Amino acid sequence: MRSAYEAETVRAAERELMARLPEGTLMGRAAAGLAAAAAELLTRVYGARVVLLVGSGDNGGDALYAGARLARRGAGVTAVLLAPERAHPGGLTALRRAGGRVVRGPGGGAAEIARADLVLDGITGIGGRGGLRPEAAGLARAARESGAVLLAVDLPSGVDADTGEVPGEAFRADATVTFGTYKPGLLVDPGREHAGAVRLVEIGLDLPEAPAVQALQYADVRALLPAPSAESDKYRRGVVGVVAGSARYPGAAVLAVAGALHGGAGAVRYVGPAAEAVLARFPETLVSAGPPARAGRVQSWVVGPGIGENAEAVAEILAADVPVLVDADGLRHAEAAAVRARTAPTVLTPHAGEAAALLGTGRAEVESARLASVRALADRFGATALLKGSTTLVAGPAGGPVRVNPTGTPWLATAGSGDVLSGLAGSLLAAGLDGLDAASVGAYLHGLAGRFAADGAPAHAFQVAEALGAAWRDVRGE
Ligand SMILES: NC(=O)C1=CN([C@@H]2O[C@H](COP(=O)(O)OP(=O)(O)OC[C@H]3O[C@@H](n4cnc5c(N)ncnc54)[C@H](O)[C@@H]3O)[C@@H](O)[C@H]2O)[C@@H](O)CC1
Ligand SMILES: Nc1ncnc2c1ncn2[C@@H]1O[C@H](COP(=O)(O)OP(=O)(O)O)[C@@H](O)[C@H]1O
Ligand SMILES: [K+]
Repeated sequence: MRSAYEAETVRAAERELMARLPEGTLMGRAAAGLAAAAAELLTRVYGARVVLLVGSGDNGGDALYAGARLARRGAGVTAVLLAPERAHPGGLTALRRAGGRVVRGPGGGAAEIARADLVLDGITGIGGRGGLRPEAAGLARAARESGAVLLAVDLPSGVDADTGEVPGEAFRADATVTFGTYKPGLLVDPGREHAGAVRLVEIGLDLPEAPAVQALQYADVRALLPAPSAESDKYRRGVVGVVAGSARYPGAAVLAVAGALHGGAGAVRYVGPAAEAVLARFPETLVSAGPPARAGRVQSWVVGPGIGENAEAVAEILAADVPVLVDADGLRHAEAAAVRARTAPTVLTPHAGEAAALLGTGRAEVESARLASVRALADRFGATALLKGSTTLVAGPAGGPVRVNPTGTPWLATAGSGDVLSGLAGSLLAAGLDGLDAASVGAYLHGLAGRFAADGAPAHAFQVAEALGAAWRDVRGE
């Protein structure tokens, strides 16, 4: 599991550690890791032109000490100071002693930035508030235009460490070296996009058990995937019921069933008006015309993709005492009170537009504050909320760490791919995973399948469903 902690937690851990270590030890560790990463990016340090953008805090200090190390190895290092009188004094002395140059920004430094091979962004780290101020924004822009490799120190300046929100201008890095732990802003968009490839440098922080945000990795997903055993039969593996599609949108039913068949349940029941289309593609589906209560036993329900105005189906399914996943059209008919009243798990899987409607806000507000939005949804509905989109997020009903999916690809933004995800995650619910695990494992496999299906070229939703088998095998290491 990759874990990310908020700035206040990092600071508390740092204080605790600093009390036990000689002064400057932590910054020394950070700078050593930073300089090593910079050297790797440069391939040849001797003679390389390095510019440090230095703000007024310890983030600038890290950049200065790392710059001193690079200067000692023969790089030509210039520090551009945004607030010369407040730049880290120890770092400045170290850089000067190592032969580095110092210019006063923001006016100075333009020529050096334009010629640089590498620019280190030490403007702000976890102490940054709001977007970059105009003088810092100008330097960040010059860095972007220079063609240099851009390396952010701890996190790209202008990105909110705790949320990934980017409230104004921000540094756009090719890579980020972060210290002690990941920060939520490095994993959640739009912050993640600004961070490039992230490397973690351990500095010895002792962090609490529960992070703010976590990302499943291969081993975590492998451990959570349902696997049939010798005693399994189709009912013990779980049966998932799918209520999807309509005369107008029969395809949504086919895609949701396609996802469900790949999710580990032993059987898929389909209830609705698109049975013919479903059977034509998947003869193994158990179909019935409805109502859902008469379809036979299921261990979970998926309701919503393409159902149009069928509010009764949603109400009926929310009244069932098994795990339920509500997606797409179904979300419009899901009353918060009805969801809250349920005792079995509920998973809601909106995209940003649907989440905005559920929260009574706008799509842009959800996109710019994804972490806050997914937490608010989970809280309001007392359910697991999966917010789709770039860096899909999953929040559980009881608070706790939010899961961020690391496998997504923008190629998944294709009509119907969400239907595949709903069937898949619903099937994982039927197989016995809890809401948070079913949703986050579903998103992980779905993202991998999207990558395999696309492989550098557009893929359509059915291909994503077909690639789910390869995603399972990949996770299982087969
Ligand atoms: N906390 C830790 O465990 C460690 C922290 N270290 C470094 O220390 C950093 C935190 O240092 P600080 O607390 O001094 O804070 P920062 O260096 O992140 O930033 C604080 C300074 O930036 C200015 N500032 C804030 N928002 C700004 C904006 N939008 N535009 C321009 N300037 C802005 C503030 O006036 C303040 O002086 C970390 O990100 C990391 O790089 C490391 O040295 C190692 C250990
Ligand atoms: N920019 C993006 N990056 C990564 N994944 C994305 C992006 N945009 C959308 N997706 C993914 O594509 C899928 C689209 O689902 P959805 O919006 O419900 O579409 P539909 O209703 O057509 O099926 C979701 O899994 C979502 O997370
Ligand atoms: K930074």
